[in-house]
Order: sequence, then structure tokens, then C-alpha cells
Amino acid sequence: MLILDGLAKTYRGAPRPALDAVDLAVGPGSFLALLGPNGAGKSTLINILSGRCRQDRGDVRVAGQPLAASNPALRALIGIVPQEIRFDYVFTVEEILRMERGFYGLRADEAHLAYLLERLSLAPKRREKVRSLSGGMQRRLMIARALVHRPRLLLLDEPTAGVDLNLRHDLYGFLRELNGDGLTILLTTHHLEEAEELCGRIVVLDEGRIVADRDREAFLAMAGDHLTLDMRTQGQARIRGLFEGKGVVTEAGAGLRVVFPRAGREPVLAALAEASPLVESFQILRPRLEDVFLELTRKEPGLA
Ligand SMILES: Nc1ncnc2c1ncn2[C@@H]1O[C@H](COP(=O)(O)OP(=O)(O)OP(=O)(O)O)[C@@H](O)[C@H]1O
Repeated sequence: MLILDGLAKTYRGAPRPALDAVDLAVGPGSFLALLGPNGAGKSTLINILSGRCRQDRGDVRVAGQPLAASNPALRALIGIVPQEIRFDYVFTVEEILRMERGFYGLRADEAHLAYLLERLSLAPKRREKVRSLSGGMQRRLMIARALVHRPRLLLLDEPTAGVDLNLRHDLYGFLRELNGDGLTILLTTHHLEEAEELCGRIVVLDEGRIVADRDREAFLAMAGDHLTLDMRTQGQARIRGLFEGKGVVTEAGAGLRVVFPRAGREPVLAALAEASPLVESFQILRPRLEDVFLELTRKEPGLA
């Protein structure tokens, strides 16, 4: 669906490339997260795909064809949600969406419009001017606008910035639904749990280069085969004694943390049962994407 071949970009006067020969192939129906620390090059990549910025070298192909401004039919295959919110604020929600369809030379599609307004919780606001919407609503309107022409590839640059937790989860459900219907999605995010929850494939960009590209499970496996037990406890010294030798025990806030190999969990669970009268609450955490991400992007040799 999308192929990047040797994509490179250095901004004028910049000391180093924003993108440095990036190769990436995204198959139809994928749901891919593009992660990276600030300045990694994520927005530059999305901006090249949206035509807002030009690469110095390299090619972009969409559905097998070279992406060029002069090919509007190909551009119509892509829906883009850029990071900055930008609208003509004098228009209403509905007008924005109708005009956007018009830009693609498409007739109105009332059923699709109603579907987008409903699924993005914008229906009650359809006749309100954009300037009266909250930041989170404007962000959802950006997503509706990117989908109004029924693209086959959706590019989302930080789609949940400023969206509250409840709506964020609604949005996750909607994105999953779209992906289930065959839409290819590429998403940049700083919320690692978002990538972990939604995306089957995770690509990490750092200083303009891809430093990791794996499916989610392979990624999580890189965090090592360990589990973490977090406990809120009374009588730390006694409890500590029960876990010594079964894992790495450290104090964490009002409790204790034990990191232990997955294969060695039996003695840890037995110690937890013994300690239970003194344990107010506990949770066992599996390795998280965050652990791998921090390892990959710290500026010293790591897991990669
Ligand atoms: N218009 C510009 N002119 C000059 N340099 C730029 C411009 N836009 C981005 N850069 C630089 O290019 C590099 C990549 O920036 P980019 O915005 O693509 O990163 P990002 O991964 O999207 O970061 P963030 O997570 O902060 O949004 C950075 O070093 C940035 O300072």
C-alpha cells in the first residue's frame, strides 16, 4: 500500500538530516505505529507523504504508483491528520466536511457523513462553528475530515493529543473498526500504550533512521522474559525476607517491587501467598513497550 525507498530530507541550515535514507513497506490492512523521541523525524515523514514538504532524495509509492502532487487520484487514496489543528474557523462542522468532499470532486454522501459525525461524537455539534469547539473536538473533526473522501490509507500524526481519556478509548475503538474494514493506518504517537493497544507493527525512528521494525509481540519479547510484581505492603522488612533470592527486590513508594524471570514465577507466587496478610494490594505487570522504547532510543548501546 505504501513504500518508502531511501527517503531523505535535511532542512536548510540543519546540522543533521531529519530523515536519513528511510526504507519502509506497509502492506494493505496494516496498522502501524511510528514511534520516536522528539525530533526523530516522524512529522517530517508524514509531511512528505502529505505533500507539505519535499524530500531531497528517495521515492514514495502509494498503491504501486509514485506519489506526486500532479496525481490527484492517488492523493485521494490518502487521508491525513496533521499534528497542528488548522481550520477555517468561520465554518460549521458540517460545512467543513462537505467542503472537503467537494475538494476531491465528490458528491455529498449523507450516510457516510452521518456515520463519521456519529462515530466521532460530533453529531450534536454539526451546526456549530469550528471556533466554538474544544481542542479535543477539533482534533476529532480533523479525523472526520481526513476520512470524508473514504481514503484507503490513513496517516495520523499524534491523533489523541488533547483528547480526554474516555474519548481516547472511543477513538481507539473507531480506529480498530476502520482497520478491520480494511483501512491501512499509520500512526505516530507519544502514548506508547496507544501503540501497544492498537498496532500490530511498531517502527521506531531515531535521529532520522529506523532503529527497530517488528511486530508487536516480537517487540514486547525484546523487553526480556521477566515480570514485575508491585505490592503495597505493611511490614516491609518481613516481606522483603520472603522474596530475597527469588528476584530483584527494591523499595517502590509505599511498597516493594520484585522483578523476576517468568520461568521462575512459582516461588514468587508462593512467597506472595505467604505474605498476603501484610499485602494491601498487588499487581503483576508484563513487559511494556515503554521498556523497549527507552532502551532503543537512549544514547548508548542497547537492545537493538
Ligand atoms: N521546518 C523546519 N526547519 C528546520 N528544521 C526542522 C523543521 N521541521 C523539523 N525540523 C527538524 O527536523 C528534525 C525532525 O523533526 P520532526 O518534527 O520531523 O520530528 P518529530 O519526530 O515529529 O518530533 P516530535 O515528536 O517533537 O513531533 C528535528 O531536528 C527538527 O528540529
